[in-house]
Amino acid sequence: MLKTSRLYIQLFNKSFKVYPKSIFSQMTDSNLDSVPKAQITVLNYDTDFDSFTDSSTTETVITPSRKKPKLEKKVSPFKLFLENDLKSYSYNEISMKLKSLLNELSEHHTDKKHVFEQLKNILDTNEDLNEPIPAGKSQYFAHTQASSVTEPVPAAKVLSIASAAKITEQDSNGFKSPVNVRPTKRELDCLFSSSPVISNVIDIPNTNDVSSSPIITNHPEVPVESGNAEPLNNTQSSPLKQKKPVITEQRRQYGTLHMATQVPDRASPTPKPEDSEKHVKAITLSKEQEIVIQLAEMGENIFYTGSAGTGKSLLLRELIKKLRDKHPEGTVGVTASTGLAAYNIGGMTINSFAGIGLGVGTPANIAAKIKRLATKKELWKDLRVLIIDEVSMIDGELLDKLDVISQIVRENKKPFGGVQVILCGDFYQLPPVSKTGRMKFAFESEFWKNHIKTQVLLQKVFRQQGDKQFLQMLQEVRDGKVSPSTVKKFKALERPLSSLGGLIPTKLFPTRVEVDRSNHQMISKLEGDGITFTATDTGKLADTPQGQKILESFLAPKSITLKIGAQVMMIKNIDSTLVNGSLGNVVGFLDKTTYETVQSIDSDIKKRLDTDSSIFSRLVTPTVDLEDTIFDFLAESKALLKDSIKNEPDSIEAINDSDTSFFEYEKDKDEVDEEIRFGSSKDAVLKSIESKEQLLRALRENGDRKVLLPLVCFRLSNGATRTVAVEEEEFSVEDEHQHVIVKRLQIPLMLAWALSIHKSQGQTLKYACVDLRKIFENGQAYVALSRAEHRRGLQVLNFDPKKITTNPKVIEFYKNLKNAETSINNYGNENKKSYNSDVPTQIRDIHEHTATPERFEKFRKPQKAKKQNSGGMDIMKMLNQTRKQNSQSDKENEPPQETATKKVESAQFDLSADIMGSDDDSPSFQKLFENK
Ligand SMILES: Nc1ncnc2c1ncn2[C@@H]1O[C@H](COP(=O)(O)OP(=O)(O)OP(=O)(O)O)[C@@H](O)[C@H]1O
Repeated sequence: MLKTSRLYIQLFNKSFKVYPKSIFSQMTDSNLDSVPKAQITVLNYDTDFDSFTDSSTTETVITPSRKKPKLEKKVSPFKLFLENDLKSYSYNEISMKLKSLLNELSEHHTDKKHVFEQLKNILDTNEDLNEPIPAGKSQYFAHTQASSVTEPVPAAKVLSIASAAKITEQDSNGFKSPVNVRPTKRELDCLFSSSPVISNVIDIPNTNDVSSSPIITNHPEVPVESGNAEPLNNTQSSPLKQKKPVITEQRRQYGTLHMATQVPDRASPTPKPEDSEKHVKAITLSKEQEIVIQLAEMGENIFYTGSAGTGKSLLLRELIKKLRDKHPEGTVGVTASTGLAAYNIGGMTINSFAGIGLGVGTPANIAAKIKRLATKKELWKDLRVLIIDEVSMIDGELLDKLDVISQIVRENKKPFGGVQVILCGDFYQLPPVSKTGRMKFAFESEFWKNHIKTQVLLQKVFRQQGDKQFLQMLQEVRDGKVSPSTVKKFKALERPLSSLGGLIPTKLFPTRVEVDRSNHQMISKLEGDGITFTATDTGKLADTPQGQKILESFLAPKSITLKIGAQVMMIKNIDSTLVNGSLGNVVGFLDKTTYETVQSIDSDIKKRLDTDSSIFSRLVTPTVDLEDTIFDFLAESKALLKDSIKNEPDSIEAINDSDTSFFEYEKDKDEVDEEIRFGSSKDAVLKSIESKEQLLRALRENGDRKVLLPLVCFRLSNGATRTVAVEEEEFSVEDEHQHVIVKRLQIPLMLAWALSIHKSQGQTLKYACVDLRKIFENGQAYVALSRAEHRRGLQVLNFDPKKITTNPKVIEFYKNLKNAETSINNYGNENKKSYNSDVPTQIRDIHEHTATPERFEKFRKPQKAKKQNSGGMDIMKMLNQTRKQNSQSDKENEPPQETATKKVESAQFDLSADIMGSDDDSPSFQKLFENK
């Protein structure tokens, strides 16, 4: 009986082959004796009738050959192979995945579209989405791209079906202007594994008609295979010599797996560093998304919204890139209302970015505090654009407060102190948290009413594209009116989801108590006692009831017990990539000294350690075995060498032939003739090995096993991984005089198998269980349910239509929103009333006191290029007007920026002189004339 937790589909232009990983991995192994002969069901394509016939024929998929396995060439032109065992219990799933694949293929192979359609029809039979997903099967597949040749596609072309689904998603949108985007917002499905995640490395084949296919790499969604062969780093086992054959085998496997786009099953497998560089996904922005970018680039304040999954965050990431290219470094502030939402766009919470703490106190007090902090003051002064994502959770009062704070700190009385504000979010989702019960939506704020004139409603939903009926169901939840038939469909989703290959669904709960309970249940299921980290609390109020209350509200718990495999979330901004909201798995516990030693070794190794946590895992206590560690390090070293000299075939051969002596290197260094074996890479070899020796020696000497740190493999927002030992951090609250009133020292981690619905806002989940029993907030059910992409991966507990509510103010507000096209057509008119809207972006820079000569230089160039028109006088008029406005606003400002104003004046003069000789017909200037 084949044990299967993962399936692979190999796709040729004329056939699919689906088989479990256990077979697939052996296909590329040179020893095929042990390969089970797969029993396959064949669907024959009959060219004469242009149709498929089901055949009960069984065939052998693999033909062993001396060197490399070869897939048997079949005479029949089109075949679908479904492995018998799989067909018996996971047809639905296979068919869903294959259909995505087929959609993609249809796009690329239009001549064969009818064939793929036929295949889809076949797959359509028997599909019942409400059927429970049976236990023991996986939603994960791998497949190859279509090949235009009849030869089997090499293993290197395998990629995960999860990736394929994304390609399909993108292809089927059919929008223009592809842009390269780093992998999109974190998808939590694979993180919620009881075993550490493994990453897929994908190599898209260079087939002729799919050459423009987007490349997706490093999808760590693939679950770790359970029950695999001995792990590479079995630190409990045998002496060096005994291990040699195992390692050799594993190295071969490693090579194979690398080819086959997998990382071997190790304690904490992660992509190789060079692979993580390739994580690029091509996404095509939709027309409405592009319009938002255009509008934002015009320099006006803007709010854009849309249902869950309309790509607001994806668009925001693209917009951030554009704005950062356009503006000087450090002048585009990227923020969101919550830590996780901020993490999704690589930013910070608005509170921590702005330096306003909890935002308590008058704007004047907060501004005074900011002004005392040189870095924050500088940040505010330099700011040109402020982006706030998930704005539905920002209280209107806070937005107004920020407006005033910005004016005070920047000493500029214009709205928001002259900063362009870009707001994004969906008010049908969660509202601001209100402790007083007097919550005000951001759109009810004075700032919004007076200064947010461009408002765009995105209409195309991407997230649930694969399940249109679900999309319809969600729309009803959004509106707060769920029909009886939809209620029935939601009730049907109560069926359990199985644990897939060690994966468990992400659980979403309305309350923190439920989240904590669920997480504790999960950790208790992991083996071992775990290590408990207890916080140290200090501060003048720490022992008072008031202080205790504050401490209880901290995300950092008083005590947290972690075990290897635990799912954790970072709750503090550590640096630019490791931020509040980063998710990861504990892969071990490491003493501080060892960690520091590892950190101090040369950069090449360090880089590797950052991305390959398996190296760390060999050092972690309590099972650290130095001899084995040495051995594994050397094995690793060799892999490293192979990489470094892969362009020298002779050397590779030499290394391949050198197993024995290489592995004995540690023992008998002098006997090794690196010169002969490694040629020009000798230095690299020595350096690498010396570093390892150095490290091991240091470990022996300095290891302090008493103070352990959790070693966590985090998945970054760009899809790469980063492994760090997490040290304790300070969490504190200060009074208005900046005196610490309570302080907690604790590791900045919390368990994260279950998430609160509040924290899930902004996420996409492939595999989730939503419990709605305790929902208490408008939009809460909508947020939770709309995280899922498809009903197939969603379990819904306690669905009660009476609890699905929407705030009437939101409904009212949305009535007036316009789609992108209308918004851009209305652009000039809408913005006449708003701040600076009668002055084009570039001109506006002139009367900003932050304007620099470089900025003017940038500005002047395009004007010079356009010489042939009239309108110079109009420009002069406008400049005079601008000057007037400027001096008036300078008078209003406290205190006026005297020198800056002078600089601006002279720059204006240069500019006007320049324009006098030229005339301009650029759109922004035209608009200016129109608007006058
Ligand atoms: N132009 C596009 N082409 C293909 N896929 C897209 C596009 N825009 C967004 N997506 C995909 O749609 C999904 C949802 O996107 P995103 O999370 O940005 O939506 P959102 O509007 O921010 O959702 P929410 O309001 O729930 O946070 C993601 O998987 C994203 O990759």
